[in-house]
Amino acid sequence: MRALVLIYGTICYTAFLLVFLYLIAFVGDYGDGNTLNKGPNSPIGIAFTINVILLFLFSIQHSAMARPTFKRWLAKLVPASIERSTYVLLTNLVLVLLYFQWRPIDGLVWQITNPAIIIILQSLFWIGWATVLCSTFMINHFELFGLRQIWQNWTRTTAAPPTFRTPFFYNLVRHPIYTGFLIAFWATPTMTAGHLLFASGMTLYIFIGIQFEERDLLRIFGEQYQKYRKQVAMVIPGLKL
Ligand SMILES: C[S@@+](CC[C@H](N)C(=O)[O-])C[C@H]1O[C@@H](n2cnc3c(N)ncnc32)[C@H](O)[C@@H]1O
Repeated sequence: MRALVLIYGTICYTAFLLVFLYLIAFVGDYGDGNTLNKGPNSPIGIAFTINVILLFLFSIQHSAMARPTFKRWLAKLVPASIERSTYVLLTNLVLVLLYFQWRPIDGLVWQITNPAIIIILQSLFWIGWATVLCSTFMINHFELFGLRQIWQNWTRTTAAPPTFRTPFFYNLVRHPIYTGFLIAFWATPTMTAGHLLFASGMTLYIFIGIQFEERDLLRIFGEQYQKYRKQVAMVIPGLKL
């Protein structure tokens, strides 16, 4: 059983790495596969409806499954050691569905032609993804993606209770992973209507998701988090936001 848990969690994590790499290509419009601007065509009304449903599905899965109530319910169905890996697996599946069902929507919102600005935006795009990845390591990459849990199950050790931490980027903003995503989603020299819908939907999800996440964080860390909220910006360093 412990070996199965280890294999299952490793598969979920490996799949996540591939899905994450594809997300970069999907948003950045790289490669020959489906991207925000390349994929099955549909009339604009249908395309809009399908895309909104896909964004909604992602938001519900990603946010609802992260709540303690859902986790407690899931823990009755699957061993606690694979609860996080299962979350990662379902996130992978919803994202794959989004990659293959997303409908491009033509129409340019902006197209930058100045080569210097293009380079700046492309650099920001990569800085955004690097921020996401680095922040996961600052907070706890292996726990976020379920690897710590399956390893503890394998070694029969127990998890220490969560501790409040503010390493590196977490001194600048409370949600650097989301800051990274926001940069990566918006920094583009060519903003199509489809890309705008994706970036807007994800931005809305992030700001709503933060409200739920902070409610949990306040419950877990109490006054410490309350004080942190007063001192450190949410996603933009130095701003209230
Ligand atoms: C997906 S991560 C997102 C973290 C943060 N929202 C961000 O954008 O960087 C969510 C996990 O990080 C944990 N977390 C967030 N901020 C934390 C902090 N300052 N100290 C310890 N754990 C934290 C939460 O408890 C949750 O398990």
